[in-house]
Amino acid sequence: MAAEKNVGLVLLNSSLSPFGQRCSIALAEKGLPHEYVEEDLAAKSDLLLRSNPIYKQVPVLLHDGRTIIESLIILQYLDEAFPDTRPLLPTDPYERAQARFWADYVDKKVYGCGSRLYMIKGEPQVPANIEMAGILKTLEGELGEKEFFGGEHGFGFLDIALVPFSTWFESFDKFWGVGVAEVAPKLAAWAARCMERESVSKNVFSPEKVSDFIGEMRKDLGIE
Ligand SMILES: N[C@@H](CCC(=O)N[C@@H](CS)C(=O)NCC(=O)O)C(=O)O
Repeated sequence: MAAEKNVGLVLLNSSLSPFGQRCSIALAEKGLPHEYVEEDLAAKSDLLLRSNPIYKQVPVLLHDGRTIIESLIILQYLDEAFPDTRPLLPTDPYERAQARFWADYVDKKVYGCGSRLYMIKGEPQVPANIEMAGILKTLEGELGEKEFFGGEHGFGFLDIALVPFSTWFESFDKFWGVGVAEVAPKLAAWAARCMERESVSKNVFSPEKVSDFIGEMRKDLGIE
């Protein structure tokens, strides 16, 4: 994105990365202009390797040449470094702690179990399917009757943490028979509501593209 007003931000990303998508969504929600650099993860740039020598992963945010890594930390940094923009986290310390807890749950459980599901077929899939259904129901319980996880603050930190993974929902059904619309219909409706936001629809992959990617990956790994 060409910077209309240069605030010194550069995002190193891979558009396929759900973690990088979080950062793009947050930058869009905050209306922060930035330079976007698409990384080829099979041939990482010197800038990426220098910026994130510990993990060598995207996303990386550069702010005035300084490096911030880890998507959830980047989201919190943006709130603190740009206090005049739309906040992502609530202001109340207890609510902030809750949002952080659930975002960590997304990383540990949705990403953890989802990436395990990618690799398996047949018998071992059964417990993983049951686990994923439970994770989705738990998240639906946390959403309750709210429109967004951010509650009265609207679409916020936890919504951004989870929404890139909602594009995996169709694949949960297609590859593993975990029908999110049946298991957690309110969560499926939340995902559809999120997708109506330009910040989301412009920065996540379509469920079809995600499913094509998973299908290709499973073929390459000899799983399908
Ligand atoms: N916990 C990290 C996860 C980042 C991550 O897993 N990035 C992946 C892309 S989805 C990556 O860069 N993989 C390349 C590699 O590990 O070599 C975050 O939240 O930013």
